[in-house]
Amino acid sequence: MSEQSIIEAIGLTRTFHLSRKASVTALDDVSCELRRGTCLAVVGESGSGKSTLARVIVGLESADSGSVRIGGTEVKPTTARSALRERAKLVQMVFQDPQGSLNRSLPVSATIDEMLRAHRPDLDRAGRRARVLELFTEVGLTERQADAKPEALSGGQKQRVAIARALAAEPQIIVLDEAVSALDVSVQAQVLDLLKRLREEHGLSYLFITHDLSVVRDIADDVVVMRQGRIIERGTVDQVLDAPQEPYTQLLIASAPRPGWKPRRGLRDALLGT
Ligand SMILES: Nc1ncnc2c1ncn2[C@@H]1O[C@H](COP(=O)(O)OP(=O)(O)OP(=O)(O)O)[C@@H](O)[C@H]1O
Repeated sequence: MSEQSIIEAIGLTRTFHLSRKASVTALDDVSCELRRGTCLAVVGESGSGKSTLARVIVGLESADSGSVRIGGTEVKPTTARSALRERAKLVQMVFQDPQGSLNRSLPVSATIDEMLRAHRPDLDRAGRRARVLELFTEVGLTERQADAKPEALSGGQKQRVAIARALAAEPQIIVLDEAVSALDVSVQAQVLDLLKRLREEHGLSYLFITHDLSVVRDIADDVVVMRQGRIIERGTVDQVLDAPQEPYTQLLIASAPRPGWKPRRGLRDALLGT
């Protein structure tokens, strides 16, 4: 593992057996590296294996073969509390739908407080409250919003709460799985700006799962392109988006919505097999 990589995945393979005869290989010999302090985007069509890669990397899913090293240590799926807590200090995940970590009947600050109870046993109740408010300020939310129920916040505000929750564990890496995909473009831009600022301030590294190439251009340094469980192209964002080598990547770029964009259905269907 090179000194500057914080995540190294080597030869990951994962097949799901759907029935006695049917199976799907979500990961087929996938290797990739996240350089410390950078953002690696994982792009590809729906079903190409992006989320499975993220889940295997954070240890939520097991691989059939291959290995993952985070910060130089090999990680394996576990249900042991202490190991999960250690892992959570290294790597946190933010999902597309922030609702999952919010309790409808409690103020949104409760989710952060819960995280602090797990990761900051040094803080008493008043200390946790102060830290909660600090984290809310960091993600651009107010004390009033901290004390609001989830239903009172917009999608973008809830995603900011999810980011604050991830930060509460003081991780080195955040894995973002389609974390801005459900947001309107202008809100998306604000959340991306927040993520860029937090990365600077905390020296974070991001693994950024997305199908949106404009988001890749905005936030990522490196990118891997997945198709049918394999990485078919990789490089810096400029290399891959400005001079794609693979027809599939060229097609993804040609199919990406932009002003005046018209879908090239025939070619797209032929290449993507849809
Ligand atoms: N738990 C599971 N059981 C069975 N099949 C699964 C499971 N998880 C993923 N798969 C299959 O593995 C393949 C890859 O799925 P994955 O969710 O990793 O793709 P993805 O690129 O993240 O797609 P999307 O962008 O739609 O989320 C798909 O064919 C999916 O149906």
